[in-house]
Formats: sequence, structure tokens, C-alpha cells
Amino acid sequence: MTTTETGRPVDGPGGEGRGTGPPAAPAASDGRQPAPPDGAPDAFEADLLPTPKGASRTLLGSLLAPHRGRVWAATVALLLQQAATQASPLLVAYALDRVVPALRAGDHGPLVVLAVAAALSAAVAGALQWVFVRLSARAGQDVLLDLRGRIFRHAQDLGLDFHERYTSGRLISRATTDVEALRELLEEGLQELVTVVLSTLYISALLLWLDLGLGVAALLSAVPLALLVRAFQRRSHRAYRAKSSAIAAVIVRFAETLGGIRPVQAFRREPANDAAFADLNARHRRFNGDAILAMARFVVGSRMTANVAIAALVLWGAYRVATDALALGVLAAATLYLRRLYDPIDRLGVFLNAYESAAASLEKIAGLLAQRPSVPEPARPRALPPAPPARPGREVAFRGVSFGYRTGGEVLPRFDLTLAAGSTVAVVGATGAGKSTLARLLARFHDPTQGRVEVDGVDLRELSGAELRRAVVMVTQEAFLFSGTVADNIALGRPDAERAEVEAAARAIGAHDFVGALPDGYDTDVRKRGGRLSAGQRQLVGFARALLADPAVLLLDEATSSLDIPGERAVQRAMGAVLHGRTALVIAHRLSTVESADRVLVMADGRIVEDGAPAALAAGHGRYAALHRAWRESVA
Ligand SMILES: Nc1ncnc2c1ncn2[C@@H]1O[C@H](COP(=O)(O)OP(=O)(O)OP(=O)(O)O)[C@@H](O)[C@H]1O
Repeated sequence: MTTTETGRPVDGPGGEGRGTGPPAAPAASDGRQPAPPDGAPDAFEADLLPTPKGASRTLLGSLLAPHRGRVWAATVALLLQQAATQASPLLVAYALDRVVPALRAGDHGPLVVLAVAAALSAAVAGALQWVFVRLSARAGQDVLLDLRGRIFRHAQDLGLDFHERYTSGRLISRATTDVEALRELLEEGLQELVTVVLSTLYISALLLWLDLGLGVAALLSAVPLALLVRAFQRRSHRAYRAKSSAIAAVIVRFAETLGGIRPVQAFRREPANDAAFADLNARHRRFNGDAILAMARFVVGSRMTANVAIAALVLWGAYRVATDALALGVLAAATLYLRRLYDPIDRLGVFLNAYESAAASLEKIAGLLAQRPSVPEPARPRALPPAPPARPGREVAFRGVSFGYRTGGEVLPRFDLTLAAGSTVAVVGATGAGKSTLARLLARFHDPTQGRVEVDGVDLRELSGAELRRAVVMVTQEAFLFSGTVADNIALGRPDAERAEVEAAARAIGAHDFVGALPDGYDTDVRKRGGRLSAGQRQLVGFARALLADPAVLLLDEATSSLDIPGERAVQRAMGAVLHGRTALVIAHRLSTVESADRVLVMADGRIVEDGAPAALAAGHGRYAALHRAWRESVA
């Protein structure tokens, strides 16, 4: 299916108010969301898609795997850099205990050794820091690029039913704020963690080596700190999960309001929207506040613990120096090391914050990536049989098909239907009768709950996406124009088409004249001034797109909006051109369309209640005959 759009906004709240129902049972094993029982909270609404166990870790692993070499090299650089950095208190001990006595004795040798060692350690630490930052920044950037690409590709593959419920606002939030949280972790947090862990290991080992008693006492003081870290982690995990959902809700509301700005302004919904937005914004601020408060508690607690521990150890050390049980230089070095041991605790808080924020985001991204498309590509795709050259179009058959949307009951009860190759079949019926649903099944926007939809005997589920798009194209009421030129928009139907083919399609549809009158002709940007097309012109572009794609089966949702008479005629002519030579299913809203069809299906409550040639049905006494009379009277 080329086109592109369904004619329905996919990012309304659950799609035009449908699907907001109260979902959220656990996901089925294929990652799809079953319809939840009434009254249960909606996993989509609550932004809590189930994340399979270990999915976050697997995702991070798969993101980092291509950069394993760089990650190792960066870690080694940091390891050596820490060794160089942690040498300085040792040099202080050396200065106090060796250099000063040697100088007093007139020996300058140890001073030279000290100067060289200090210069070397500073230079090596600086150079290695540079190497680390370069390597980790590159790996980090590549990981983010990869992740954003994965989210985008996956979102495109997921079915319409997913998008109607998840909403584009949440997807934007995943690809922006959540990816950003991971960036902060990779670029800043990870360096903090590695530095803290390594410096703790180095310092602990050095303290134990300098003086066993001081070393053991310092390590014991880490126990209350570890408890503080755990409590902080738990609190901030909760706060960040809530925060990620809250910012997504803010973006969802933003995207939805601006996406529907016309009705918002037409119905003066601005004040109500402001109030709803302010609520969501305040909610986000509250969760953000919770996260900051958790951090503040942790920093205050850890500093107090560290200060008490240092004071106690220095007092004990001073007592031992006074009783000659400890050298003064060793106490000085140990005190410096103790400060260095506890200082990074604040930074550990920064890391844990970044980590929790990233973990919450990664969990949400992993949940999204774990969703399986509701219309998956076949494992072993089949090709359509070659079409006989003399026969236009392909035969379409619905065999024992029934269908219900995931969020509701059965919409189409079991039915069989065959559309002869090359025929034009009009579908009419009251609103909500199931006409669009029938077309959506044939376009494979959804798979039937039971039965098969076939094109020339091949189940749509067995066709690759590319083959299906070549065979079946759907043109919806509102032809969506993507940013780019008019030619690009027509060529969407067949991106490899030459300019001459694009122009030929436009000519056949009757769009060539108005395109030629645009400021830059086919190269006019449709989003720029002068490139704005009217509703009728957009429809013609949509038809040209479909004609260029040249599918065997065309699905057409005729526009209900009325155009002026010349515009209407142009669209009618274009429709004639695009329907010719293929099998067509037209959701018809105009008498002229139905009258020129080979066959009419009348739908009511999801069933085909009348089926026959338009003239024959019009002559009868059924629904179509009544509709036909009403139409005739309205145009009389
Ligand atoms: N995405 C959806 N999720 C759940 N239910 C849906 C969805 N789309 C349609 N329905 C339901 O399916 C039924 C048939 O809808 P459908 O859109 O096929 O009707 P239609 O005949 O095309 O109507 P219209 O002429 O107004 O477009 C309706 O009861 C509708 O509420």
C-alpha cells in the first residue's frame, strides 16, 4: 500500500476517541497488547508497556556491542589515568618523610625525583583523560544515533492499531527526552562511575598499604554510605520512572493540541487546554522535584557520614602520631586520601541520578522496541503469480473473514466476498457500517481475526511488504503531502520514476496545468509560500501518486467534502483515469461514482446486506434503492 495515510489522525487520544478504552492486561507472548478487561488501567494510557525481563540490559548490550573495542580502550585509559592521578598524595608522603629530611641534610636528589614524578603524573593523567573523553564521546554518539534510528524504524513498522493507541507524542518523547537521558549517562555518568569505582579501589588499597588500621577503619565507614546509596537508588528509581511518563504526557498533549489546532481554535478550546496542560506540567514538575529531593537527601546524608568518619579517623591518627605509632607523613597522606575517598560520593549521586534517569528511559524504549508489528512481514514471502497480459487488475477474495479491532468487539462478522479482476466495486452504507474497515483489511493495515484476504489466490500475509505495496494501493480522502516538491510527492507512488513519468501521470490525471502554474512548477515546495495546494489539488496529487504506482488493486476512499463544480468535475475525471485497468474498491459518497461502478455493495452493521449491479439494485426496493432515490432528489 503506498499511501501513506489512513485519512484518520493517528495521534488523537486513542484515535478519535476509540481505543482509549481501559486496557492493560499483560502482553501476549508475541508482544502484542490484548484487549484489557473493562475497568483495568490502560498500559498505553499509563505509558507502561510491559518490558520483558532483562530487555533493557539486552538493548544496552546490543547498542554497545559494535563499540566493544572502543569501550575497552576507554576503560584502560581511565584506569591508567586514575593510577596517575592517585599518585599525588603518595608524593606528599614522600615529600614530608623523605625530601624534607634529605634537604635538611643537604641532599637535593629526592627533590629532583619528586619534581619529575609530579610532572610526569600530571602529564600522563591529562593525556589519558583526553584519550578517554575522545573514545567515550565517539562511542556514545554512535550509540545514540543507532538508538534513535532503531526507534524510528521500529515505529514505522508497528501497525496502525499500535499508533492509534500509543500516540505520536509518546514516540517523540521516546526518541528525544529518553534518548537524551541515555546520552547524559553515556557522556557524563559513566565517566563518573568508572572514576568513583576505580578511585575507591585504588585509595582503599593504598590506605591499607600505608596503614592497615586506618585502612580497615576507612573501609568500615563505607557501610553506612552503602546503605544511603541503596535508599537513594530506590527513591530515585521511582521518581524517574514517573518523571519519564510525565514528560511524555506533556509532549502528547502538546502534539495533540497543535495537531488539532483548527478545531481547537474553532471551538475556543484554548482555556480548557491551557488548564489541562498546566496540570500535566505541574505533575511533571512534582516528579522532577521528587528526584531532586532524593538527591538532596542523599548528598546531605553522605556528607555528614563522611565528615564524621574523617574527623574520627584523623583524631585516632593524631593520637597514634603523638605516641609515635604512626609517621606524620603517613597521617597527612592518609587524610588526603580519606578526603578523596569520600569526595566522589557526591559524584556517585550524580551518576546514580543519571543512571536511574537513563534506566527508566531505557526501560520505556525497550518496552517500545519489544512491541511486535500487528501485521508482520512473512518469514518466507511468496510472489504473486504473473498477471495474464490481457487481463487488467487481479482477483481479490475475502475467504471466511471476520474482524474486530483489538480495543473493541467484532466489527465485521464472518463473510466471503470475491471481487472480479478489473472490476470497479462501490461500497456504500451508513457511517460506522464498516466500509473503511473492509478497505483497511484489503490494504493490510490490519489482519483479519479469522479467515484470509487473497489477491490472485495468495494470502496478503504471505506477501512481502514491497510486493504488497506494488499490488495494493490505498488513496484516502485527504491526500497527505510530505515536505518536498510536488514532483517528490507524486513520485512517492514509485520513487524510482523518471521526471517524464511523473509528468505523464500528472497529465493523465489532469493535474499538469495547475502544477505548471505554481511558482516553480513541479519543483515547487509544497510547504512554502505559493506551494500550498487546495483540497481538490491535493486529491489530484493523490491520484497521480496512485496512477504512477500503477497497482493491480486500488482502494479509494472518496472524499466527502464537496468541491466547487469545476473542481468536482476534475476530480471525477481523474478518478476515472486512475480506476481504469485495475480492480478497484471505492468507498463511494457520490451518486455518479456508484452509477459508474460495475457492482455495488451495501453495508450495514458490518455485513454486506445488498450486492449487485447499480442499475439492478436501484430498480429494487432495498436500501440502495432508497439511497439512490434520496441522492437523485438531492441533485434534482
Ligand atoms: N481503530 C479502531 N478501533 C476500534 N474500533 C474502530 C476503529 N475504527 C473503526 N472502529 C469501529 O468499527 C466500526 C466500523 O467503522 P468503519 O470506520 O469501518 O465505518 P465506516 O463505514 O467506514 O464509517 P465512515 O463512513 O463514517 O467512515 C465502527 O463501529 C467503529 O466504531
